[in-house]
Amino acid sequence: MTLRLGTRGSTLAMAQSRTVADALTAATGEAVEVVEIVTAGDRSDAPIPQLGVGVFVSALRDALVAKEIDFAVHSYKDLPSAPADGLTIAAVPLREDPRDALITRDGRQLAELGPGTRIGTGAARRIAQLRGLGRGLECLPVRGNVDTRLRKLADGEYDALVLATAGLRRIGRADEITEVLDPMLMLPAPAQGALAIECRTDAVLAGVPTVELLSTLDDEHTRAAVVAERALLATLEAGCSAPVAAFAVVAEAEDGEYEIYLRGGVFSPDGSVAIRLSATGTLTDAAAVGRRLAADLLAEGADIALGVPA
Ligand SMILES: NCc1[nH]cc(CCC(=O)O)c1CC(=O)O
Repeated sequence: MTLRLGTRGSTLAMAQSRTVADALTAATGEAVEVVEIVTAGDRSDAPIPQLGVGVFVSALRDALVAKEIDFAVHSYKDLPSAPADGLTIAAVPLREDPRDALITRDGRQLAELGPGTRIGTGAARRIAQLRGLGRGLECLPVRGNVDTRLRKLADGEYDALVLATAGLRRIGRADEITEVLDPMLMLPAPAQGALAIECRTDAVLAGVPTVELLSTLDDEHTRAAVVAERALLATLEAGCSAPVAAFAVVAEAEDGEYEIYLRGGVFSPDGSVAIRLSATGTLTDAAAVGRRLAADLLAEGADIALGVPA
């Protein structure tokens, strides 16, 4: 039997899908066929906020529901926080590096960049944190796949880019990174660096529930970290629409049990307000840790951050 894996066709999506396909074949012995699905996000050059959340996801979910594919591989951070009817995240594989990376044309590090440096990034979360440094950095919108962005940097359209380390590693271009940014300075997007493997909840392949087949790829610690980060995002989306960042690490505590350390941030678009807080909890409590930290952020004024004009 051949399992049909649905993915976007970008270099990054293809690279991560091939890795998943190989891992699944190694774990189950089943062949995997990679099926490219064109999403609205791939068809348009409009800014993402204009296209709306889920532009990279809806077409893949439609293909799942229509049974054109057996499972989909998504960049987890591109998934809307609302779950899809009849679909489930069957596996969250071991995460790549969740941190953001700076790439500059002349090799200067973040601390060396002066006023007027043109940084290509359209992400409100990155823009707010870069502005918040108070260095007069100029953020310019940039669209396109990771490889397209790197070409625009090389062409001189920008002096620097901020991109996810994970994406650069997956397409084999991590050697171009100037500086991996410390999460204390640049807090990443919830679920950055993680993949979501989604299927129909009730699907069965060769007599085995698809969820069970795919669960061989699940990494318990990555899933707990992502659950905490996404619970924070979902809770804040209800109460505030400022840019949100979250970063969780799972580590062994002194008593030998694993614990989640979650750090979250909410920023005003102009970077003048930044609220960052941390929380800790057990793995089974991952969602509650995220919700509790979101409530703490709201209590510290996360919704006020939104009221500050860009
Ligand atoms: N929004 C686009 C997107 N979705 C996932 C990644 C990177 C890889 C990942 O986080 O898994 C990127 C590009 C980027 O932010 O640099």
